[in-house]
Amino acid sequence: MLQQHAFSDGQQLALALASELAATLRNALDVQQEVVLAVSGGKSPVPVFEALREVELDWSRVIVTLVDERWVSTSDPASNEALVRQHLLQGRAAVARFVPMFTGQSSARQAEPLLNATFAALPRPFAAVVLGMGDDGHTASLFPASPQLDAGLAADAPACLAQVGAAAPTERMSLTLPAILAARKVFLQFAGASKHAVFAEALRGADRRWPVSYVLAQSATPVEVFHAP
Ligand SMILES: O=C1O[C@H](COP(=O)(O)O)[C@@H](O)[C@H](O)[C@H]1O
Repeated sequence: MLQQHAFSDGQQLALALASELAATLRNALDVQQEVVLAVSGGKSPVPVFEALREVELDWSRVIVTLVDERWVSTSDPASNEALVRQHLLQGRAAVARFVPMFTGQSSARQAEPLLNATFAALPRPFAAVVLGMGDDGHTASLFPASPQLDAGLAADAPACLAQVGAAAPTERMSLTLPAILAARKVFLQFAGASKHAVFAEALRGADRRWPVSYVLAQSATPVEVFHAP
């Protein structure tokens, strides 16, 4: 089931998505002792994080993790972990437990076994996975040109696989398609004309040129799309 929510600006989108995420987390907390929220990095999620971190819910039972990570230390401005620590794990959300993707190992590929063991121990299903989308149709770090894309889309893929990004830092770790779709609900957020054009293409059906299309072209997991011009 795919639902679209259109907003006239990014701030309205952020408030609505934060409110929907809060409701989704509260519903999951009613039936699970601990719940997982997996979020994206990049720039788009910042206003959502800043709204979400102030909502009232039992954050002590929320585990926050990442949908993908650039393989850089947290002191690097490109680090998705640093972004989440700075903008989401603050205020009421400061008591949430954070599970990072960056392990400090010298390559993402080398970190796969450790990270997959860590992710196997997380409570399932994840309450919510919040995706972004690039102008090239990538989502999480599932990039069209990544040599590991097919492995990341495979139904039997482990939760986390190293991938290759389109721009520096190219070395990435990503949740795979089956791990994304194992969530109770998937949210996709984007804004801007070029992303709207990619989204329109991706809605036509699963296509390797737009990895996000694999999230849209399935009906097993509910997907809610939040977009602004
Ligand atoms: O590199 C990444 O890019 C995408 C899109 O970022 P945005 O700032 O254009 O929304 C993001 O979803 C992903 O987590 C990130 O690693």
